[in-house]
Parts: sequence; structure tokens; C-alpha cells
Amino acid sequence: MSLRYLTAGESHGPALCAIAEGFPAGLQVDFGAVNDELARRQRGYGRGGRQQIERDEAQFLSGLRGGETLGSPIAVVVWNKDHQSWKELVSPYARGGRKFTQVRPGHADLPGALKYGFDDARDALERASARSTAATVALGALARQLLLRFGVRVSSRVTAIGERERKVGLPPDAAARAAILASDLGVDDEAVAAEWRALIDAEKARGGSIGGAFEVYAEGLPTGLGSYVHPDRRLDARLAGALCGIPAIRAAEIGEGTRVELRGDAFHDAIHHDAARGFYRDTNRAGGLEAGVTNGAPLVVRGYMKPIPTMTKGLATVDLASRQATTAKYERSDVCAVPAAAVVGEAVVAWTLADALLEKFGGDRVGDIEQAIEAYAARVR
Ligand SMILES: Cc1cc2nc3c(=O)[nH]c(=O)nc-3n(C[C@H](O)[C@H](O)[C@H](O)COP(=O)(O)O)c2cc1C
Ligand SMILES: C=C(O[C@@H]1CC(C(=O)O)=C[C@@H](OP(=O)(O)O)[C@H]1O)C(=O)O
Repeated sequence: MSLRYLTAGESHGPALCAIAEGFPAGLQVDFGAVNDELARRQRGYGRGGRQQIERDEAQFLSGLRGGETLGSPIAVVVWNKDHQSWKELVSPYARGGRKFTQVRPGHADLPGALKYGFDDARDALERASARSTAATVALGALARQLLLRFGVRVSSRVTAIGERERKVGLPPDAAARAAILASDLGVDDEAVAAEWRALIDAEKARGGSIGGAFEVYAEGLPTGLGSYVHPDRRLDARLAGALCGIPAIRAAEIGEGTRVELRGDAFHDAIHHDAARGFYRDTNRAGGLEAGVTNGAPLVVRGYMKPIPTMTKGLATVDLASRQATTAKYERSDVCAVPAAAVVGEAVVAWTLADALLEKFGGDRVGDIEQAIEAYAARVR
């Protein structure tokens, strides 16, 4: 591992923060672009009241000078505006409010309380909350800027909300990317977005919640990132782990990996070569990875998000204190957060790819990496 990071923070505590170590020197960071990613993560049809309160911004504390990375640890904070209303309830210095005992099926409430010995599930759910993904996205934004410097572009598209997915498998072109960025459902087809909005509205009226799926792409990757020599060096395994590390993501797919109905000759991508393009394939069912190694085709991976566990229609549960039957607690919640999860998916994929790139090409200074990539590209043509 060349790049590593930690995040810390509770959903209603003072802030989310992150430290990244191993980021190379010499990258001029576009702070506006970092905040654009944070804003993207907050958007999306179906989100709850919290996003009206927050306006996430990254405050960098270290590791840069005049906007340029120094190779030293980068610390970043995203403040919680909502903490103002919670500072007597959730803080390193205060604990208050009624205990949260009507534990929600599908959330961290019960397993977290039992595991750590809490009589108030808030002690678990505050950290389990996907609010932490604001810190992840701030770091992911740095990784995507680093990748872009080497010609690698990361993007995504939502492929399902509460219905069978409409897989695309191809990175969006410039026009589609602009449409996806402008869409409140992360898709480049307004007719589909309208259908999904109606599904979310119906689910909200029913008091329920709804999940979905998204594709993340990376174009311009050099061949040879990751390795087959050991399981924990396989890039497919690392990407699947990164995607499933996002709260509520329950499955990941690499390329057309779940197409179990296809026979081998219909599944695998025939290899061609010409002087202009080097090695290439006309199809990409491998999703850009063979044997855990990038093969020069666009990376295509998918994340599958379960429906949000907090619902106004509270499920049957058991009270943590009395052990009596009750109904799950509802305070406030998203009905659907798949578009936001896709933005987080981009961030974790960008981070994982940046890690693999630094591993292969060395990681002290951006210019050195650039030279190493060029020399290598000439060898593998
Ligand atoms: C962007 C995003 C927003 C989320 N918003 C909510 C929410 O408002 N309410 C909720 O109960 N769960 C929400 N979740 C999901 C929970 O965080 C998640 O289900 C919970 O932590 C349990 O983890 P698990 O689903 O991975 O088992 C959200 C997840 C993501 C990625
Ligand atoms: C705060 C965010 O997402 C939160 C994730 C979340 C959960 O349980 O995961 C529960 C909700 O928290 P709250 O009860 O404060 O509204 C979401 O809003 C965010 O994404 O910025």
C-alpha cells in the first residue's frame, strides 16, 4: 500500500476529518474542484432534511503550501453545521438527550450496541452514519485530481433506482458527463430520471425507502496496475472492498462479472494489436481487469445499494432497554441516496486507483511519476 488514509468523526459531532499519508509532492490542488465533489455528494433526489442544513466545504490543515502538495500528511476537516443543534447531545464533551433504544433493523444500532456494550444506540449509529463519506469524498477529490494529471478520468452513472438495473458498461462521453452532472439522479436520460423520481415519490408516500445501483468508470489507465501474484494485491479485490466499504453497499461487480449465462467464447474479450493503438479489445466484458491487473481498457465496476434502513414506516423491532416488542425509531432520513453513493463510489475507486498507480510508478513527486509512466508506456506498446 502506497497511499493510506483514516477518517474520524460522528454525524452530529463537530466535524468529519481525514488524514492521508503517501500523497506525492508537486500537485497543485484545485480547492474549488474538491468542494464541487462535496456539493455533488450532497445532492440527489430523495435526500432528507439534513442536506438543507449542511453546505460541505473542505478545510485543509496540513500537507500543502500555497495549494501545492508537499508529500507530507494531508489533514482535512469538513465541519458539521448541524452540530450547533446537537452540541449538548453528541460531543466529546457532552452527552445528552433521550437514549436511542428502538433499534432500527438494517442499521448499526443493535449490532453496534451489543458489540461495544452501549445502552444508547446513538453511540454506535453516529459513527456508522454515511455522513463520514463527506471526508472520504474530500480525499477522493485529491486522488481524482492526481489521476487526471496522468490522463485518467473517473466518472459514474446511476443504473438503477428501485428496479432492475439498466447496465451501460461504457464511460459517458463529454455530453453525457455534463448531463449526468446536471441530473438530480446521476443519469444522462431525463425520461429515466422522471420514472425514478416517481418511484422515489411513491416510496416516500408509502413511508418506505429505495435502493439502486451505479457504475463507476476510469478511462486512460495504464496497463499493469494491480497484480495477480497475491490475493491482496489484486486490483479487482481492492476495488470490490472499497465499494463494499461504503455504508449500504452490499455488492460489487467487475465488468460483466455476474453474467453467469454467458459461455466463455461470448464472455471473454478477443485481443487485437495495431501500431497506432497497441494492444486493444473491441469488447470490454472484463471491465478493464484481467487477473487483477488493468489491461488498458476502461475500468467498469458497479456498486449495489440496499434500501435505506430508516423509514417513517418503522419496522418491527425490540427495545434495547426493555427487550419488549416495539417499532423502529424514526428521526429524519433520506428516502433514496443512490446518486450520492455513486459520488462516493467515484471517490473510493479514484483513491484505490491512485494507490495502485503510485505503487507501480513510485510516489514521491508528480514529475517523477509522469516520467516513469511515459517510459513504461513506450515499453508495453
Ligand atoms: C450517501 C448515503 C446516505 C445515507 N443516508 C442514510 C439515511 O439517511 N438514513 C439511513 O438510515 N441510512 C442511510 N444510509 C445508509 C446507512 O448509513 C447504512 O445502511 C448503515 O450505516 C448500516 O450499514 P450497512 O447498510 O452497510 O449494513 C446512507 C448511505 C449512504 C452511502
Ligand atoms: C448527513 C448525511 O447523511 C446522513 C446519513 C445517515 C445514515 O444513517 O447513514 C442518516 C442521516 O443523518 P441525519 O439523521 O442527520 O439526517 C443522513 O442525513 C450526509 O450524507 O451528509
